[in-house]
Amino acid sequence: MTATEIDSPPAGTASAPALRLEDVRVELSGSSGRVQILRGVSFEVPRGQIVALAGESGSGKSTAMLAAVRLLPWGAGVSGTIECQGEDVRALSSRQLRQFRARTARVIFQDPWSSLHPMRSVGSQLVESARSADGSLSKAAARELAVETLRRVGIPDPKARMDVYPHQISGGQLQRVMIAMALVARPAVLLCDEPTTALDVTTQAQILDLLRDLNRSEGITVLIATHDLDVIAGIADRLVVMYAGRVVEDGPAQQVLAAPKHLYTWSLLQAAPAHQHESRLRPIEGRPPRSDENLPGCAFAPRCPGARDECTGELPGLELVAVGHRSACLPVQQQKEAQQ
Ligand SMILES: Nc1ncnc2c1ncn2[C@@H]1O[C@H](COP(=O)(O)OP(=O)(O)OP(=O)(O)O)[C@@H](O)[C@H]1O
Repeated sequence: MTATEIDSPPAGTASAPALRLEDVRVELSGSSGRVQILRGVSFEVPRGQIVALAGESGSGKSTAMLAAVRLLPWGAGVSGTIECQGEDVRALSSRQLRQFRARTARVIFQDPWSSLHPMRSVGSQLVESARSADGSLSKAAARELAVETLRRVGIPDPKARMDVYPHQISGGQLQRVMIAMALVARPAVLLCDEPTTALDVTTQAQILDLLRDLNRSEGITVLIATHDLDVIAGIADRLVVMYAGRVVEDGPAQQVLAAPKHLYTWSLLQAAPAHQHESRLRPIEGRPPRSDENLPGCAFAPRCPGARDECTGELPGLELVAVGHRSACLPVQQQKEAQQ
């Protein structure tokens, strides 16, 4: 079975995934002209789950996330299907798109300054975020919701914190405020782009716990992009691994981490401190291909410890290798066929 043959409930039904990308291709203008950044990306984020989008820097995680909410730079060429909570995202009018971004899908970026205004108090920004999602909220009700949300994300003395300016609080607290900015809108889906990369290990763990908690208690669907597999090991339900603008493996997180079915995922795990079983980390040698390099076969083949001749000539499709687990690795697929 290939990616395109996976049966999904129709968009708009309650059981349709929170987010679905099907054969999404993105082209951007680079210094050497137009380059293909996403090369046919397909994956789903089931409702109420936490899905991690993993891969080295440059694999296309942020681009996939930005495409999902139509935040790509002007002039980007996009094709394929993008559905969120049953809505065809690519077909939304400007007005519908504003509403969609205000209340359905909220993005949390790594850099707090991309979402917070430095010259406005935390409280006024939270109130605005709440009211942009729900126009019927009075200022007083929005303020109450903002205080409650700050409390919810673990900000001490939230009433007093409403009046501070972003530069007056620490990095960890700022990240919590960013999450609060998204949460006051009561979104169905949270898209988090490397939300903890800039934080120390303890704060990182607290923020991830918070995301897990919000997911469990309020049923919020979470898509979290990270280059660090250790970060998501404890919280993700599913793991989607990207390399060079494509999904190379996709499956239940614990299953993928325990028994990866792509040699790229395996290599990433060898380089991840908490997952390698030997005393020495083995970083992946070489570098990912540039966006303007067009390799005919598997893009990981030049760096792959198990590559065969055919890996460089033939692009493997995503095939089911176990229940709910897909991989695009020829050696793994051939081994499976040999066992059948
Ligand atoms: N505006 C742009 N114009 C041209 N190329 C871009 C642009 N934005 C990103 N790219 C390129 O697209 C590729 C994918 O970038 P993207 O940021 O999506 O990857 P990523 O996996 O999120 O990496 P990171 O973890 O470093 O953010 C990279 O090679 C990057 O250089």
